[in-house]
Amino acid sequence: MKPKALVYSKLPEEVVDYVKEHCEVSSFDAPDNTSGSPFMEALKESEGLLGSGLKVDAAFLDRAPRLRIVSNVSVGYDNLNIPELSSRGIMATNTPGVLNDTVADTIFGLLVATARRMPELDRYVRNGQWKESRDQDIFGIDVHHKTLGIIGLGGIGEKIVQRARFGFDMDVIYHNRSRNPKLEEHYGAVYRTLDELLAEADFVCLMTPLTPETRGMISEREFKLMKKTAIFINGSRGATVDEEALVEALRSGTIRAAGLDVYVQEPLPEHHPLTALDNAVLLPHIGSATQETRLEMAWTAARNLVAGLKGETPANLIQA
Ligand SMILES: NC(=O)C1=CN([C@@H]2O[C@H](COP(=O)(O)OP(=O)(O)OC[C@H]3O[C@@H](n4cnc5c(N)ncnc54)[C@H](O)[C@@H]3O)[C@@H](O)[C@H]2O)C=CC1
Ligand SMILES: O=C(O)C(=O)CO
Repeated sequence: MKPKALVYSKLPEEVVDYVKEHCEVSSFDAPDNTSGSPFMEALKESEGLLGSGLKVDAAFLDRAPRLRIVSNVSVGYDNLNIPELSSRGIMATNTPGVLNDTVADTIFGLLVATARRMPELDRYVRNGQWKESRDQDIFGIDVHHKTLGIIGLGGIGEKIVQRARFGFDMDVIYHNRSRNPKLEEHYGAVYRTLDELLAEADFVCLMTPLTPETRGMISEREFKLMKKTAIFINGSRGATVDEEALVEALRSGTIRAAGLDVYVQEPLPEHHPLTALDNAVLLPHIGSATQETRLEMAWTAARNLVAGLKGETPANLIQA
């Protein structure tokens, strides 16, 4: 008999077909946690769970007594309570690596768009404000030959550094849990304490996972340590930043601007204070969202799920 798998996100048909070859699949475009919903009924019998973003904690797991593997279609796994899953002998997997270049492209695009004020200037053209001469009120700042400070130099961070160093001739400083001599040598990246990095960087880019240590790690104190001309880029998770402190820093000119892909609450509420600020460039959490990369992520996650359900060790098993 095939194991039962619950797919709770919209995934490409060919990937769902592959899972169906190996599992009996219940498929939903989005999870519905209300008691008695078809999703919760299917969960009772499911041995595998495949999708992205669903909060999997003790209360949820109490309602999934047969679960053996949770396969995230994402590299971040802050939605999963890993110690709780491990204590119940349930495997968890993610999709590292396959999205590194795509996310780095997004983050670098966001950085350039923020420095050169591209979304604001797009509005300027559309609103008919482009007259004979363009005065310096609309000038941005250079990216090339500036200093990029990256916090969290992992798989994605390295690809951002590659673009900064070799594409834009930037100096790179970084802060990480541990030093990376290979990357230091290859990219000339120089290690800094967090406070040193914040004080020195022209662009501060946050690329850590969301963990108890990184939650709220950039707050009022950290914004005040940054240069007044600094641009802050967040591609990690919204909750790594104190959003109220960020809004205040942008309003008061404590920093120059911010480019954001992630928020404490997603989707970002319509009238969130950030939406009123011209010096904030806002993307809807699309770091990895290209057709090619999302397909690759779905395949990776599906293979992890199937391997786990077959009793094999999945390629991307998350260690507790
Ligand atoms: N905006 C988006 O669409 C996307 C966002 N992400 C986010 O980016 C995160 C990073 O992804 P990867 O680079 O693949 O992960 P990774 O695990 O390869 O790299 C993360 C780096 O952060 C470092 N780190 C962890 N805690 C730290 C701390 N307290 N201080 C300093 N450094 C710390 C780690 O040592 C590691 O080098 C994901 O966990 C996810 O939250 C990932 C993909 C897309
Ligand atoms: O993979 C992740 O962690 C994302 O945020 C979406 O790609």
